[in-house]
Amino acid sequence: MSKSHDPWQDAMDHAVAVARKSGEMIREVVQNQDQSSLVQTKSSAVDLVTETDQKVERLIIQSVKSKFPSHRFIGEESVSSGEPCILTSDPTWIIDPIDGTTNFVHRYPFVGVCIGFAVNQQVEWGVVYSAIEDKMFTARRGRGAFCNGRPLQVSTQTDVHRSMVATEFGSDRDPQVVDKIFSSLHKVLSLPVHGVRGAGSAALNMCAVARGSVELYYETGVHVWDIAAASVIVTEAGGVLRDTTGGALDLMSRRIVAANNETIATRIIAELEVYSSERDDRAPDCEPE
Ligand SMILES: O=P(O)(O)O[C@H]1[C@H](O)[C@@H](O)[C@H](O)[C@@H](O)[C@@H]1O
Ligand SMILES: [Mg+2]
Repeated sequence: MSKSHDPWQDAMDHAVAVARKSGEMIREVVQNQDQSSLVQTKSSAVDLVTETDQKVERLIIQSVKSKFPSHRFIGEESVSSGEPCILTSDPTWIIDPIDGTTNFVHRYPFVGVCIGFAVNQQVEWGVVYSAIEDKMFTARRGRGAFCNGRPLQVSTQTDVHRSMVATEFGSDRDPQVVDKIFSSLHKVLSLPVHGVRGAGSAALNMCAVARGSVELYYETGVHVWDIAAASVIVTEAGGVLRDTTGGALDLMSRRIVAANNETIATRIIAELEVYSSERDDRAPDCEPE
């Protein structure tokens, strides 16, 4: 069969297939109730990683390397093992094998297999597979956003007092960071808004914005692999992306606001404490002099 004239579509089709296969692996582990084995920690005692995260990421990367040998990767567990986290202009797969690892360990049913694809440092398409719900969220830049093939559209709500907001408590337990998280949460809740929710997965919170059930999601401390795939799902569903400072989203900054429109985004951003975590693309720690 001749190669399609649209190589990025071939890559996206492969991503959907391998995300679905990864989801089957995740469901099997959850159903066998052995996902709590081999739980390790990373940046903090509550930043978890399991053998399944690592197996899923290896499955995805090895399958891509065989079909697209010249492409690059940014994978959560590869970076955690020392791979660089640098987005060049080359075609790059940005992978979070299990977004919501803590949910996975606790059998809380919101885990997303996230595969984003960037060319010239712009996300071309994104796939987020909510494995336990069996919901495949997809979007291709300029061609719309879908869930299991049905078009997605953000909420039309412009009144912040009638909005639902999502955020997360993250995995940083530094008392000063916890204070900033609760300061923002206090201001947002007191607007008031209808409610605050958190799926336990940045990507699934963003998909909730895309499908119109949440008006805005914000968080500081996320990583590029948490948000890259879902970023194009939000914008192709008609949503907007911002930094918590109000500026343009910077995928490596570890700060994000995903909203249904500029009105809601501006109103909530005015309430947020702006603080920073180390950038994802920071230079590796220099050896001591
Ligand atoms: O589950 P992972 O891939 O580690 O990502 C989550 C992160 O661990 C949490 O700290 C964040 O609050 C979530 O938004 C991420 O989805
Ligand atoms: Mg993640």
